[in-house]
Amino acid sequence: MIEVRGLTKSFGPKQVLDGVDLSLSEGESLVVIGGSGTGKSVLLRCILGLEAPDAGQILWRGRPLADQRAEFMDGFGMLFQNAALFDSLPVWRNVAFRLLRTMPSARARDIAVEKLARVGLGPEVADLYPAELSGGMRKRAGLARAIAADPKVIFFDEPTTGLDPIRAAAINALIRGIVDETGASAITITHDMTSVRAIGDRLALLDRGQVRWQGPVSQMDHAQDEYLQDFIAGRARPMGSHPAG
Ligand SMILES: Nc1ncnc2c1ncn2[C@@H]1O[C@H](COP(=O)(O)OP(=O)(O)OP(=O)(O)O)[C@@H](O)[C@H]1O
Repeated sequence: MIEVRGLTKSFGPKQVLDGVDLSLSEGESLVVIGGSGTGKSVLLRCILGLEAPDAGQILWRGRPLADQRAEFMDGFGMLFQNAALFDSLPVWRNVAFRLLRTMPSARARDIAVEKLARVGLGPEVADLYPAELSGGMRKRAGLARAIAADPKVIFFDEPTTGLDPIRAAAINALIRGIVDETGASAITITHDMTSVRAIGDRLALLDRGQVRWQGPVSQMDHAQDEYLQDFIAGRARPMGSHPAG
């Protein structure tokens, strides 16, 4: 449903994306990993239209995404890194942020409370402010906001960053459950290999501006790619001897 072909993007002399080819099928959960600064966020920003690519194509349902931007955004949800909640709004208004533009606030609040329940937060959380929530609760609230408008495509940007392993596992399980039950297509950016296994159907490894390896998560352990295996094992090599740049 989303196809990225030959995407390139430079900032000044720095070539960040150098011909990225990726596809996301309907109902699929794709996880993108890669070293820090390899362009994962730039890739997402290009898909979202926040960054203009230098070359390449981004297609949605076979046609340029840029020509269908409004329709795409209507069916899109995102969990931002650090949840990115508005501190001045109570949790339910954060969750219902988009809904409030199109429906009465009582109805939007009901949906917010329902989505909060889906992510394991009780109705008492609805009137709290983000500053009153723990890190794990903030992620859950961010997740409730991402799914508030029943999106068909969801992006998860570093969903477990800053969480302890138990809370991270809970968020991973929630994400997988939501993707399965809604049939949404998902792209997750992460450094967390536990998330890759818990969330992903397919994995893409970015390296030096290109997709270095992609395949089913179930096959990654047997892949013949040293850098991917280092990533999976969390293994460093002496400076200069790494197969990646
Ligand atoms: N607006 C910008 N102007 C200039 N350089 C940029 C801009 N946005 C990103 N970059 C550069 O592009 C490179 C890739 O950044 P990006 O944030 O996509 O990396 P990442 O893979 O998401 O990294 P991390 O895993 O650390 O979040 C970095 O070197 C960054 O400095």
